[in-house]
Amino acid sequence: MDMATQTINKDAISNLSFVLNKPGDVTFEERPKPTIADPNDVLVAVNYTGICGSDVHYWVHGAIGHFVVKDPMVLGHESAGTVVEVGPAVKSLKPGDRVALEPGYPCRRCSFCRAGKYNLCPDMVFAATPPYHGTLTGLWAAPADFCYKLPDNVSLQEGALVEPLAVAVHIVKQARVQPGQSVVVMGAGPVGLLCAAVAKAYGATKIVSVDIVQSKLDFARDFCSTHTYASQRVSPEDNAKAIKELAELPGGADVVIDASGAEPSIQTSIHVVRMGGTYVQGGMGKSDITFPIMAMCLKEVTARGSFRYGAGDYELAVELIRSGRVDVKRLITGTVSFKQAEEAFQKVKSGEAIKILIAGPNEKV
Ligand SMILES: NC(=O)c1ccc[n+]([C@@H]2O[C@H](COP(=O)([O-])OP(=O)(O)OC[C@H]3O[C@@H](n4cnc5c(N)ncnc54)[C@H](O)[C@@H]3O)[C@@H](O)[C@H]2O)c1
Ligand SMILES: OC[C@H](O)C(O)[C@@H](O)CO
Repeated sequence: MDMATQTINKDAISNLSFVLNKPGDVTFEERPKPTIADPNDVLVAVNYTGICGSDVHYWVHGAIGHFVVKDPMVLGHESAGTVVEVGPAVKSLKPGDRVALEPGYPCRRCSFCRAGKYNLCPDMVFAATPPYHGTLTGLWAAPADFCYKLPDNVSLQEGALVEPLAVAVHIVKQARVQPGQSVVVMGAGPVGLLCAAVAKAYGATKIVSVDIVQSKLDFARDFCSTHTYASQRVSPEDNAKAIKELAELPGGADVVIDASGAEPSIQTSIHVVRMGGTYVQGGMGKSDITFPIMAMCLKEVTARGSFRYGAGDYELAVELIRSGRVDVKRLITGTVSFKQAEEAFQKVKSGEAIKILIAGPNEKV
């Protein structure tokens, strides 16, 4: 039974947390319970958390780029939970409400925040990005306006998928996808699959998923893509030529999204996009790569980056789930108990699962 259907006694809630001490070394720790520090904050009992590639990366390597885990850090940032307490200024939520948690809190004062691009805030406090703790814990304190009430027909499990869906929403917004356009998505992991689904919701009529793993492409075809292509060990130009032939896009695709972070896939992207088309980098792989800059110049490609999510992205992600336009349930391979968190990380690392959810420490599976 979801906790939402029970009366929640905050004092009875465990704050057991899944802590990364150093690469490969994780422990369960009963940590001090957070409290409401600001009148606009709420306290949420975490019900479900998905595992992101970045969590696995920290677990294996202890760092992503310049973010280095120096002190023990609680992992996880893709969560949904149930409100147990609200601060005196909170009007939008009440105890018992089920919410998707947006896990990054900007300063609200810098020029980026004031321009509505709060994902670029240099003082962002983002869950499970060192030095900040994540949401694989019992209780989470957050500003109420970063907690999104789930509609009645959206489960808490689906709520945990709002985060990666918001990443995809932001990428597709950056790509300015229009009805009737063709979109090639490089990578058919959770982010690539969700980009394909959001592009479809935006009206794209030809959606090509590209990956190196056939089973992922089979899933993508069944999920929403109109075409799939298994990338070959040939030059990026030859892979691009084959994609264009397969999808009957002789001039190239209107939009190409990289959701793999892989160098060959990024190179192929520039060769597969049409003259004057748009390319968006969503994948995060190597910091520096060889990039076909001349092709980009000659084609007048519009290239954009995409980082996390900003104004309106979470709301749209929730709405895409509520309206049935993106069926995130299909991405959930399974749910494990909190104590099985490390096994779940292992399964994601080995590629056995698309999305595994870890139940909160107070949740029965
Ligand atoms: N921009 C952001 O804010 C943001 C947020 C979350 C995740 N990400 C990044 O997005 C990417 C996708 O995330 P995910 O969770 O789906 O990861 P994932 O690892 O599950 O998916 C990546 C996919 O790319 C495929 N791939 C690898 N090499 C390829 C190649 N040469 N051609 C085509 N496909 C190839 C892999 O087989 C895999 O299916 C990751 O790089 C992740 O770090 C970015
Ligand atoms: O979905 C959000 C991403 O996983 C994070 O930005 C992470 O990749 C870096 O902190």
